[in-house]
Amino acid sequence: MLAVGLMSGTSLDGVDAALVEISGVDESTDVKLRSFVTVPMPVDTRKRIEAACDPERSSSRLLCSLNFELGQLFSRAVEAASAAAGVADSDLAFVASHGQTVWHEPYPAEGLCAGTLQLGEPAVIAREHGVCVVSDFRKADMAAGGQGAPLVPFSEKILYGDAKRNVVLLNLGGIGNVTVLPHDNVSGVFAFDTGPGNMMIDEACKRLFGKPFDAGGAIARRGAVSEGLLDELMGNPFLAKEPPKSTGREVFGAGSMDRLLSSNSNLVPEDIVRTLTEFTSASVADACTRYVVPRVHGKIDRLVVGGGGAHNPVVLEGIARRLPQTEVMTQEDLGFSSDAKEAVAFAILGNQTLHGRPSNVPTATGAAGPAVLGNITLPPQGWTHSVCACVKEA
Ligand SMILES: Nc1ncnc2c1ncn2[C@@H]1O[C@H](COP(=O)(O)OP(=O)(O)OP(=O)(O)O)[C@@H](O)[C@H]1O
Ligand SMILES: CC(=O)N[C@H]1[C@@H]2OC[C@@H](O2)[C@@H](O)[C@@H]1O[C@H](C)C(=O)O
Repeated sequence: MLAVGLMSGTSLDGVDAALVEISGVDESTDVKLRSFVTVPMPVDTRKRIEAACDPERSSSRLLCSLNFELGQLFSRAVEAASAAAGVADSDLAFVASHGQTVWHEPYPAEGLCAGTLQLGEPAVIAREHGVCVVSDFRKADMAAGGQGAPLVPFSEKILYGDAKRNVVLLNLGGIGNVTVLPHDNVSGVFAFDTGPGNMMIDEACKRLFGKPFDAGGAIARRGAVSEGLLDELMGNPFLAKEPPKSTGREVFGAGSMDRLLSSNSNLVPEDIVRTLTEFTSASVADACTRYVVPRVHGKIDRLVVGGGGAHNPVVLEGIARRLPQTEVMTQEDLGFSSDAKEAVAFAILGNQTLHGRPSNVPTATGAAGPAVLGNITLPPQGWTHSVCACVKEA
């Protein structure tokens, strides 16, 4: 089957679309990347998402409108991935769309329920491309008492499990998250968020240099680490929480930067970016040493970095320096794509759902048990041949 996986992450830089050829299910899933595109996030849309994520500025009206606006943007991303692979809508079996997270609260404040909200109306994608859409993957896991995140581990277990090595997969998007694949126990996969990935670096670059991110770590290279600020950042209570745990913009977003910049006005801008870059490396290494090493009963043999942060060598060097026994490499070193990883993962999750099979990893999310993830939106013409084929197989 041909399918498109869509991911729009916490960085708000663009919508990733991976067109894949996929067959099989569960451990026998086979997936090949046919095309990968990132449709840039329009500046105004990004501003509306930021407003939607801010309790002071958000409104039901904004959320409602943004849901359909993002549905259209995701539709364009499907179009771009299909065009890049030379595939017609009629050849697509399904689209698996993560949506844009606007709020994710696994540890609710007093009087509130745990919940998660992703926008990007699947009915718009289903209508525009005449294709079945699987979306809203996180909720079934939360309904089972899980954190609704991370969900990528299922795909990682399938694609990267290694009987000889303890492998850790690190994704550096807005947030950093790891999946641990112990060599002797593939079912003992666990995963958790480590803290910020690029989120704080990006925010500092935007405010101090008017740039969306620190390309190649060039700004960090010119700066020096402020040990005082680094110590303070490493004192964040999230880092001391036992996994499973997940976090987001609510903890490491713009609010935290307001406080950080006002209390560190003595530092030059390059030093701030360098210290935040070091914070990403140090929080990843600390999470590995504190929570991973004891559970794999030995060293981490290999740490494979993916996500946009894999393009920042200063982050990678900081991790490698702190984990001298570990081979630190990128997805590209293994012949995969750092950028396409999450979009491909959602195509794999969508395939599971259409086969009626679960795809959360309860040891990663903390859910009470396996859950089939996502909602299915049928296209205007109803059941299509390829969706029927999956259901029949199931
Ligand atoms: N050449 C580069 N040099 C340094 N950093 C880069 C480069 N290219 C991308 N990045 C970083 O990667 C980020 C985008 O990463 P990615 O697309 O993996 O995030 P995301 O999917 O939005 O996030 P998440 O995984 O948290 O949902 C950019 O905002 C930037 O910080
Ligand atoms: C709620 C939400 O959107 N979480 C994202 C975010 O970005 C990274 C990290 O925080 C991870 O928990 C998750 O995404 C990936 C795709 C996941 O679920 O595995």
